[in-house]
Amino acid sequence: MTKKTAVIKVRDLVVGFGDENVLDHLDLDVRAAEILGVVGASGAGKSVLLRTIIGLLPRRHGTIEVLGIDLADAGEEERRALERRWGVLFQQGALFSSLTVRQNVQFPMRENLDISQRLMDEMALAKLEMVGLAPQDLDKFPSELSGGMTKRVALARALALDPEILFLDEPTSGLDPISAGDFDELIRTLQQTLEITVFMVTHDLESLYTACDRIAVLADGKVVADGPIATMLESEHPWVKTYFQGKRGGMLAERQISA
Ligand SMILES: Nc1ncnc2c1ncn2[C@@H]1O[C@H](COP(=O)(O)OP(=O)(O)OP(=O)(O)O)[C@@H](O)[C@H]1O
Repeated sequence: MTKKTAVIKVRDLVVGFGDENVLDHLDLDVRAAEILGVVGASGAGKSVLLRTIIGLLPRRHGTIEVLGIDLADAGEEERRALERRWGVLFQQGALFSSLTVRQNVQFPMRENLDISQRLMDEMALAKLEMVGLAPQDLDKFPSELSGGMTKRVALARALALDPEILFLDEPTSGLDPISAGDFDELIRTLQQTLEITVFMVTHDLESLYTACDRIAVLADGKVVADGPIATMLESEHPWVKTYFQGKRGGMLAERQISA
């Protein structure tokens, strides 16, 4: 797959609840092996977009193709096969509290693969190392982990089936700035080593600068700006201007220019 190929194609998407449409004829492409950051005001519909793309919310109109397949046209088997090709890290990280780290990471393997416990142990260890945790963490319970470790285990679980696409909903929320920065670097490294495509909903300006190749801004139910940081810094859209060219955004921009 070339870098330009769109692995996710959203066209004319309308999603709503009751009388309100949250997404209103939205178009978006996510290209192979890029990290796309999705931003927008609180309530703009970022999580709704993510959840609709992975088939958790119904749409009122439009098409969504992921890896060439529209879930709306897919049969049960095709749907399950497609779901195995992506990994998701939800905002709350939600590990199963009664399962150890090892069991959490192995959960998708157990559900989807018919392989021996020994192979699953090897795979769980490999995934854990990939996200920067140590072998001795395998037998810990979620209550024994820090916030950053919990996110990493959730990420290892999202990577359990070697997905082609990773969906991340606010992966650094709740982390201190240093842990958040480390997590951004980890995402960048994983994307480069695994050549995975990343769709990341975030509020974190720092993540947008350090981890993302491209940014899509959601407002009024649509993508109102789309491009690298440089495009955001030139945008005339009021929300984009305030967000990226406000005090904090301006400081980060200066730091990037002088780096
Ligand atoms: N299951 C649901 N039922 C009804 N309304 C919903 C549902 N899910 C989301 N919404 C509404 O859709 C809108 C967009 O929500 P969404 O969670 O996508 O926002 P967001 O951009 O991710 O915000 P935040 O940055 O605060 O997480 C909100 O008004 C929310 O109340």
